[in-house]
Amino acid sequence: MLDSFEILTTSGVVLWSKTYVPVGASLLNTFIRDVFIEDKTDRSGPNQSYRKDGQTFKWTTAKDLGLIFVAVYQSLLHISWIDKLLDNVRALFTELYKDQLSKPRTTKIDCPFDPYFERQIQDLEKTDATVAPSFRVTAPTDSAADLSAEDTAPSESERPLSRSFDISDPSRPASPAQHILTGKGGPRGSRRSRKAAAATINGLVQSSGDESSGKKKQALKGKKKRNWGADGYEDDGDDQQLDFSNPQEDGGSRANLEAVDSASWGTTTADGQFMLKDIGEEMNEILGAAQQKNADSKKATGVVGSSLGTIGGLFRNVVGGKTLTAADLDGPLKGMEDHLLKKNVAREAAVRLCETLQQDLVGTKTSNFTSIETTIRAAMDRALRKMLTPTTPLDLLHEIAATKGKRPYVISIVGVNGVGKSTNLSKICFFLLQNKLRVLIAAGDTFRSGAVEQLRVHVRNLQELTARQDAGAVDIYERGYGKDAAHIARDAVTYAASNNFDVVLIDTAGRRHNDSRLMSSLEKFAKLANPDKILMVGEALVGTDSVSQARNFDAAFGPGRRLDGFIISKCDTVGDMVGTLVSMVHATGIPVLFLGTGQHYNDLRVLRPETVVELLMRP
Ligand SMILES: Nc1nc2c(ncn2[C@@H]2O[C@H](COP(=O)(O)OP(=O)(O)OP(=O)(O)O)[C@@H](O)[C@H]2O)c(=O)[nH]1
Repeated sequence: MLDSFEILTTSGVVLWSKTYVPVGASLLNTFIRDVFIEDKTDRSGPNQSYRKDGQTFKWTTAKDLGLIFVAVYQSLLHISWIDKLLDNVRALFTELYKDQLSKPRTTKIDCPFDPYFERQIQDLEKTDATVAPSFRVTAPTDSAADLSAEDTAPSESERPLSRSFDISDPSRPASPAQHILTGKGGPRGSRRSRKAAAATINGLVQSSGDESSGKKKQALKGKKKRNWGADGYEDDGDDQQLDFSNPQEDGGSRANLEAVDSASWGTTTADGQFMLKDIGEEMNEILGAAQQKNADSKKATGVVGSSLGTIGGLFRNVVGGKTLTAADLDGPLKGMEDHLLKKNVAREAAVRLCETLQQDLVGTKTSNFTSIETTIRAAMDRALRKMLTPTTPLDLLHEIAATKGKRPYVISIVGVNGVGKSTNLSKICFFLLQNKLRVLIAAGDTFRSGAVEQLRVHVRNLQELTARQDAGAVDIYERGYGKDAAHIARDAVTYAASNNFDVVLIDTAGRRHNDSRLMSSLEKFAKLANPDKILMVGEALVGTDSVSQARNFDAAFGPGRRLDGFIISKCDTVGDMVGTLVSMVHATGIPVLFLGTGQHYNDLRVLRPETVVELLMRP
């Protein structure tokens, strides 16, 4: 089915490839030139596609390592698991060879990767029939990655089953191909987004943070003359008519919307509240399967087993009725510490957790027939559960209900660049819409080019997705680029109050947590917008940086104001290595409110401490 799979560096070196049917070298070169050098396609989503001469190229990237993963197959075929293959291969390859890959300018990898890859193909082919489509959060730009008219028309088998509309007349169905060919992809917003995405993929720019002045100029180009307030920020008054989601400006991209089965991500209570599912069983399945595959692949190539194997060995010796000494615990606790590190828990958190355990356990007696292993596991289990369970219950819907009718409830989303702020903000909005709330999304990222358009697309998708449901309503508050985000946020709240919105969701610009200039503006933001909740998005795969990210954001809002919760995004990409959330909670004592589990609007869950602990303790 697949013609070939290539793993290349962003500088064009092929690190590994698998060829089933040779793909002409010139075709590959054309793909690389068009997509990565001349930037002729949309690359804003995770796994993008490009078609040429009857072949489809689908790819994804590992931005931090400068890698591109490309699957090539006949355009006539519809391979439903291709995205999954790309994601799994990226996860496996980057994990297995991370040491080699993290060396600068890696051009050669010692990687017996074939068995892993073959195993993935086999597994995915087997599960093919069981994969059900759901609603995908679309890239915020032109949906056309393809270049030529004949290539853009999807084959019959690929055409989405769901509806899609011509922007100019929402009542008239139009095929995605027609949408592309009529050039509804507005030039300005989409082009900007493409540029931003291109820069990131090439590893040139980490999105907004420290943008070059040229890029800023591009973002600000065409703006009218601005007035500056006494505080040095722009003050453009309140007299401007807001342009709510002008479809011509943002690339006009429409999602191929498929209705979301609400049972897939939550339940409606007797009093009509829509409650999110927790990550319980379902997450277990997702993560368990990923982990199982990982383990199978390791077995297949003889790669050594898990860290808990080592712990197990150390633990098994002592059984029952023993008063524990520090010496008894040293070895097993070291094993536990290593295990937590392998699950992506930051060293600081792993060490502290084990130290606390040691203090608690020295001098206690193991129960009859209970090994030190069981004793330590039970103690760690309890410690983690306690840590992950919020001290005060966090019921967002309840809090919103308390302010409803009096004032809008304000939630702002912060975090470093590219972690999934806008995506998860949109997912939260979708959740609030299920609860029939009126939501105003404030486009507070006035810095990264394309950010406003990205939100517009999300808003339009959400409007369309909920149009035929008994749901709430959503609109956008935007004031373009270059303006002070704190003022925009404050004005959005005022606007929401006078227009009966129940909730304001404020997007903010991504910023490095150690960029003191950008971080310092958060204090003013918190003061002016005065959010009820400030939520920080952290990536599940961020690793050791998570602790300083969490601490720096927590400290950025000025005296007496802290973060209120975390959203841990991309949980679907880490298997059972869910340690990041433990590190973030451990460093700050701030609870996790939501988990992002994919790239669909319904991929939002609440955290269930038991499940996380189970995943962490799993060998
Ligand atoms: N697999 C997966 N991908 C996600 C998840 N959440 C977000 N993403 C992807 O992460 C990428 C970045 O998401 P954005 O929402 O644009 O991130 P952002 O933080 O707003 O980005 P900046 O505005 O550049 O700082 C997109 O490709 C999203 O589809 C998730 O839970 N799982």
